[in-house]
Amino acid sequence: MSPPGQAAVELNALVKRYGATTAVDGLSLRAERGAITALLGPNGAGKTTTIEICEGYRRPDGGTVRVLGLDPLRDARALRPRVGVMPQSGGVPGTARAGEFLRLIAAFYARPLDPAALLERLGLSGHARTPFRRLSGGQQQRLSLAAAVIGRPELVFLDEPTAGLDPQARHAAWELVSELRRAGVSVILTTHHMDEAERLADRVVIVDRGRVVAEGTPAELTGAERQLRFRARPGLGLDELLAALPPGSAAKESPAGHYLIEGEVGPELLATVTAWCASHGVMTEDLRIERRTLEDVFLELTGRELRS
Ligand SMILES: Nc1ncnc2c1ncn2[C@@H]1O[C@H](COP(=O)(O)OP(=O)(O)OP(=O)(O)O)[C@@H](O)[C@H]1O
Repeated sequence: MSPPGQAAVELNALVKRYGATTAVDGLSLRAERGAITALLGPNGAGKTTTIEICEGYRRPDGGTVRVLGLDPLRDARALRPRVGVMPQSGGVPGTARAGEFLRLIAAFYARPLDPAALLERLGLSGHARTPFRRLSGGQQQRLSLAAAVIGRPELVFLDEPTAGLDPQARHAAWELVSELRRAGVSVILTTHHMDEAERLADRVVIVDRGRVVAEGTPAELTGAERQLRFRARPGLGLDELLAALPPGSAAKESPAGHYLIEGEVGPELLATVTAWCASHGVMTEDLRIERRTLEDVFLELTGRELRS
């Protein structure tokens, strides 16, 4: 085990360039041991490059990297048995049969999980003899997830672990990841699904254009603030509604007919909005009060949508 207080991953001012493209641009983060840390960001934000540097697959152009206190390039041999990796591309040879492949990987480790039980767990036992390239995209994903965890690693890197999975397989993968955490494993995952980050991660690091733009627990990032949303006929006079709301409130219509009210969303504001609608003959639909989502946070910070 790593000495107490040592991070699972510590990156300081990390830089990686591909020719004229700066994929990682001074990124710093600390991922605690025993926690699930999600790197959340849109396509091209630099998540995969960052994680590949941590895995020792890429050499950074600047900054420092510590994985379980070690250097992923210099100490690759020492790290290999302690770290599990699920690359975005699968990382399994096309002709390898699922069951044989898992047994082979298991043989590298001192205390592996049972390959057959893991296949069963991930709904793959019917495909134990199927070559990797003949598996569906979702099955391939699940097999690479199995390969990443079979050695009972201390730390697992999962790059887009649920990309392309159907809802049922996605939940099975989430359950497996949560179980890893319960077993004390540190997990670093990348995702551009904010629901995945919100649901799984102890700490979310929002990455955009190779930099960290915000980090915290999902609750810290989304804040305690509530917002009120409703649908109604397009073109309501929002200035007039705003004048009736408590100071510091904001109201906008986007897209047409979809309204968002932000501010001190409490009983008073709710009563004001519904009274204003009643006095203007406005029937609302889908009126709801909700917390901000990570998607809202990302939009506020960058002016762009997460799935752009
Ligand atoms: N091998 C490479 N050669 C040149 N450019 C690359 C290479 N790998 C990544 N890039 C570029 O670096 C930037 C960051 O890519 P990266 O794959 O790290 O982002 P990402 O956040 O993981 O995105 P995605 O979710 O699409 O995988 C992008 O502009 C990408 O086009």
